[in-house]
Amino acid sequence: MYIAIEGIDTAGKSTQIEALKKHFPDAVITKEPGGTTIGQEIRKLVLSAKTQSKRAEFLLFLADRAEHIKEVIEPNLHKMIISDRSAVSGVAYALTQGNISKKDLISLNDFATKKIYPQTIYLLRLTKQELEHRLSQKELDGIELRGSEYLLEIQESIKEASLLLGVPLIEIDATKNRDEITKEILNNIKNETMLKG
Ligand SMILES: Nc1ncnc2c1ncn2[C@@H]1O[C@H](COP(=O)(O)OP(=O)(O)O)[C@@H](O)[C@H]1O
Ligand SMILES: Cc1cn([C@H]2C[C@H](O)[C@@H](COP(=O)(O)OP(=O)(O)O)O2)c(=O)[nH]c1=O
Repeated sequence: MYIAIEGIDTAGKSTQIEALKKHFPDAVITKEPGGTTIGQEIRKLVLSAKTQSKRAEFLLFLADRAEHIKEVIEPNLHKMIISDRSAVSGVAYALTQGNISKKDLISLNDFATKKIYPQTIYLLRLTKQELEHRLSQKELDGIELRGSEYLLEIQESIKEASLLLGVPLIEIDATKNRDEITKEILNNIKNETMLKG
C-alpha cells in the first residue's frame, strides 16, 4: 500500500510520519523532493529558489519524482510505503503558478510516474491563523517566503490536484493535537486495509 501525507509547509507532515513509523516499523518511509541520492541534490537546487523559469522549477520536481518512483516506489509496491508529499504536491504547486495547462500537468506527471500514484493521500489542513503562527516559529525556505496567502491557495489546489490525478483524498484537521491526528490516519489506514483485504 502506497500512501502519501500531503499539506502545505508546516501542516505537520514530518511530525505525523515520525509517529506512523512507530506503528509500521517495516514500512518504507520516504519523501518528495529528496527521497533518493540524486533527489537530494535536486532538492537543494530547487529549494534555493534560484531558477528564473517556473517551468524549469517544475521540471526539476518532476525529475526528482521520476527517480523516486523508479528507485523507491516501484521496487517496494508490495510493502507499506508512506511518503511525505507526492505528485499531488507537484500538481498543486504548479496549478497555483497557473502557467502550465491542466492537460500538460497530468500528462507530464503520468510520464514521470509511469502512472504510479498513491492509493490515498491524507491532506493535513491548516487554518490561516495556525499557519501564520507556525511560519513565525521557523526559518523559512525560498518557497515558504512566498507567504501565507500563497500557501493557503496551494492548500485549496491540493484538492483539485487530487481530483485531476484521480487520487482519493482524506482531509484531516491539522490544528488538532498530534496524537489525535495520528489516530485518525491510523483508523483510515485500517479501514482501507480491511476494504482491500
Ligand atoms: N498537531 C500539531 N499541533 C501543534 N503543532 C504541531 C502539530 N504538528 C506539528 N506541529 C509543529 O509544527 C511545525 C511544523 O511541523 P512539521 O511536521 O515539520 O510540518 P511539515 O513537515 O508539514 O512542514 C513543527 O514545529 C511541529 O512541531
Ligand atoms: C513535491 C513538490 C514540492 N514543492 C514544494 C513544497 C515545499 O515548499 C517544498 C518541499 O519542501 P518540504 O521539505 O516538503 O517542505 P516542508 O517540510 O516545509 O513542508 O517544495 C513544489 O513546489 N512542487 C513539488 O512538486
